[in-house]
Amino acid sequence: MPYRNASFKNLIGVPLTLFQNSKCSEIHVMEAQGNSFLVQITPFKTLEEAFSCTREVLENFFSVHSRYPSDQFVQLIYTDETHLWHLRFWNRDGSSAEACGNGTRSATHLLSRLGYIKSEIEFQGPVGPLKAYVNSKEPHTNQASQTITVCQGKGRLLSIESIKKSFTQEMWQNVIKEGEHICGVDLGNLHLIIIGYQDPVSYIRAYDEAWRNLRKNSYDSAGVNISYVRCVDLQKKNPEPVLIATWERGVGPTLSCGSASCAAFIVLAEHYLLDQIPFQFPGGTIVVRQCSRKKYWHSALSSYHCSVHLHIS
Ligand SMILES: N[C@@H](CCC[C@H](N)C(=O)O)C(=O)O
Repeated sequence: MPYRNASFKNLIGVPLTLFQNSKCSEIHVMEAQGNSFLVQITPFKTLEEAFSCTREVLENFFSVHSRYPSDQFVQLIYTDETHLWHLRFWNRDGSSAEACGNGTRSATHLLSRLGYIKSEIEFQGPVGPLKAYVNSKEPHTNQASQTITVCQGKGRLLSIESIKKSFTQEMWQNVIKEGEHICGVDLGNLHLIIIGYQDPVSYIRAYDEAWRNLRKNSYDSAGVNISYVRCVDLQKKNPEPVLIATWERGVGPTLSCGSASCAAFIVLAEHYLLDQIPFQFPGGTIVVRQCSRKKYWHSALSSYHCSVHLHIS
């Protein structure tokens, strides 16, 4: 592994007989714009060994989750074989996610806090490389909070027809109302962006109710993350932050979503010449800008909460 000079100031030992077959001994609880993440760092010799993460391991994760409720489980895997950091994400319902912007920021912050990285990193994400860096020029180890920037990778606008296929007619009718602009975006994970004049939080709350009635409380969804963006005039000189709320695949209504903020930027950039946009989620602000052709960066704060020490027998 790369250099490490970590010392945990806030370490709290919670005895849990978990991950008996796993090499991990700690799970780190991180927070980003109201989203919470359980992050596990696991060193392995080979990639094959690393990706033999079984259902049993995930079930153990969900026992930690009952004590520290979280939106996603993030697995940070370092292998001697590749000398690279691999990132994998699981939603609260156990489904795996191809992208997770806030989780990537939390993972970057954790590695810098523990002294594994200096300021920049390129992860091997589920669908390709993910670049990230720590914004501050100050020393990074042991920092409880850090602003982190992540390149979410390439985004692609989808036709309504292709994203509509994911929904049944009944579900689609619950999503779309007259007079709203809708667009699909593929960022590794799928997003439906709705732009209209309603309050985004109320919209997502109503959508969630309708969805749960239709799907008997399941969050498996149509494989799509759904965000409602409040329409604003972005041509104004100093536009206000754009209000947004997201219903996350595998989670439900969420306090923020990094990949959704990039998806919303992509849709808005179709209509406006944009430099950057601050997106105001119920859990905090995420700033998005376009870095190069079809690649999007998002910046926001990540906070370390605590580490749960696991007993391995
Ligand atoms: N909160 C995440 C998105 C997580 C993945 C999503 N639920 C999915 O399954 O696609 C983010 O910050 O991007």
